[in-house]
Amino acid sequence: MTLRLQMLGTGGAFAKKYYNNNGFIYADDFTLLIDCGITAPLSLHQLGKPALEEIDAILVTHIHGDHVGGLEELVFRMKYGAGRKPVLYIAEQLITPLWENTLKGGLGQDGISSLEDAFEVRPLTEGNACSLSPNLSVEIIRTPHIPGKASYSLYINDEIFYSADKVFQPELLTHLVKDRNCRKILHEVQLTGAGEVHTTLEELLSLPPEIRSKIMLMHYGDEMEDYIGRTAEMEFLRQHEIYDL
Ligand SMILES: Nc1ccn([C@@H]2O[C@@H]3COP(=O)(O)O[C@H]3[C@H]2O)c(=O)n1
Ligand SMILES: [Zn+2]
Ligand SMILES: [Zn+2]
Repeated sequence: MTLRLQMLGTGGAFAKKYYNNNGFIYADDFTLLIDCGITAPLSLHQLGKPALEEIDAILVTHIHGDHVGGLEELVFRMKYGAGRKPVLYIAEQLITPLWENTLKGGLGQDGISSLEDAFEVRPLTEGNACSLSPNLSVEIIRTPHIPGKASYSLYINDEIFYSADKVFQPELLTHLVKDRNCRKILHEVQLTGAGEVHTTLEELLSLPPEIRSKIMLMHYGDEMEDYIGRTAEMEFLRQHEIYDL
């Protein structure tokens, strides 16, 4: 079963040349949107996808504006436009903070007084792959990003790793490739500066070629074009392009 990937954006949090790092996974019968940042509605519009109904579910990896800042618009447009609630897959641990600390201020109003009033909430737990459709399963893996702030990477169909935002974990990548049949790694990259809360290009370049050759790079800064040809086997994902995974 081939999955397809289309990033709404491939930029880091403060990128201005690229939209927020959010994207579609297309299984033959199912469209999953991974994260929905501040720029997601504009990028959707540019893709000519006003029909939000095409989105079968949204999955949130963590609570940062470039990953959840577009949810309010999506909820209001679906509730007052299509008359339905989007399906939200989310780690159990993020349910309360997403509502109480992020969405409640804007979404809280007549008829919406909880996350469940805004979404069909489907809680995810670590170690349990969830079948979203016959050809799409997702397992969340808690990974380090901001100390004390829960963030999750994804393992899709037991063969594709989606980093979300995280610091470098060579042992996790090695484990997935050696022991869990991982054949594709969609990984964030910070091109300049020290990796405090992200993974640097230097760190990814320190991986062996058999792992680097599986990596496609995303969540990068505006300076990306200066790094073309300097990433060994690792290709930069381009936003809006459709990739067979
Ligand atoms: N200790 C931290 C925490 C945050 N940040 C920046 O804030 C951004 C939030 O969105 P992001 O995509 O996770 O990238 C984070 C860092 O750029 C950072 O640079 N250092
Ligand atoms: Zn981010
Ligand atoms: Zn983040």
